[in-house]
Amino acid sequence: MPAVIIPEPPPIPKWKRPAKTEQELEWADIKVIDLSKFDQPGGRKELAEELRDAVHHTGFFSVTGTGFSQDEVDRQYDIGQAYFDLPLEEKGDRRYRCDFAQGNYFGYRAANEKTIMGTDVKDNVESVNIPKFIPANENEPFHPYLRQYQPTIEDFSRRSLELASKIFTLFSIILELPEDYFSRRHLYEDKSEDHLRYMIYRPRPLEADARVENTWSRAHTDFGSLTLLWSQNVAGLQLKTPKGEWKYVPPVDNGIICNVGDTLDFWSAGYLKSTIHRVVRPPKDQAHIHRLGLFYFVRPGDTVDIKPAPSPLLKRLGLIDEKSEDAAPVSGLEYVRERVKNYHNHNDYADMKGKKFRVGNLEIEDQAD
Ligand SMILES: O=C(O)CCC(=O)C(=O)O
Ligand SMILES: [Fe+2]
Repeated sequence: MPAVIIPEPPPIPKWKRPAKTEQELEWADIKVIDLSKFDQPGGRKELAEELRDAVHHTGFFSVTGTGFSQDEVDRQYDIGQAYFDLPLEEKGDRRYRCDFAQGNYFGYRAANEKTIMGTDVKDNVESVNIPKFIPANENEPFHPYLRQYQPTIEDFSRRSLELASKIFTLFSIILELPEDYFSRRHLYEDKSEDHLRYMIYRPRPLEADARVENTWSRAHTDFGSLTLLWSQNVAGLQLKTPKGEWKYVPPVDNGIICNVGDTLDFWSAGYLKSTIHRVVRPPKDQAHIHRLGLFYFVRPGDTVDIKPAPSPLLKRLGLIDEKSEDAAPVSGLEYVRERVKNYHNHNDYADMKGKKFRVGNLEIEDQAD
């Protein structure tokens, strides 16, 4: 039998990590958790205790000791950058775009197609969302350019959820639930709207930014369960503190910034906090940079019910009662698709301050600042 020859993917330029800002900014206090302790005796319990305050109060924290080397992470940036450097006709091929009318976020989202905040200033974000590598996703958009690098991307995608799974274990311990309570609702082999994402913000002229209050991504909470955001040096991401102040999320070398999304907030009756955040024009010394980001968005499994978990802690705190368990559940897929439609299926990313909407019995306030 002739040997199967797998072609080498085309070589691509090395992406260069931008330097940190020298500007004095108001940084948020971000807890750093060393996940290399996870498998040591007593390690999980210790980590869960270290994490408790951070997830309860700010919903943002960072992890190190993740098992991803800097080279592996940078390789993902190389691939993302190379893809975004393709001509729009190629990267934006209709067959591989997000279908927002269906609330389907897999595939490519182009910049400059929507105006923002009721002005004629255009949205400056491009992204590509890569579905999990499971048979059920075979027909979901995955651009052939990216497919050339599938072994590297697939490995990264699988390991991202393995990492998230450790964090879910810590959340389960915090809530006194069986350790696998959340991880089994987020299995790689089960269909869900999870995606690995490359995302790039293109700088806009100062005057254009001024007309939209320097907004690059409007204030929001994340739709899914957990977001992994590989730490990056271009300042711009801000979270809203419990006191209502906007603070910059600081870079954490070799770390991943994690934030709790709305589904975990629902499951924990608000104990695990899904925090409002936004992205603004970077400081002067970084304002010219095309800000490339790398993420893994964990969504609930399609068939998983979203309703408060039977946590002894939440019961003691009076956050749930017997009735909570009888609540009519909303499924993961129904919920996520509705969120994506509500957010993206418009010609304008309007100012959504104070607007609420419902999916089943879940009340969502997309922008609450
Ligand atoms: O670009 C960032 O740093 C954060 C983006 C973000 O919040 C999101 O895409 O949900
Ligand atoms: Fe977000």
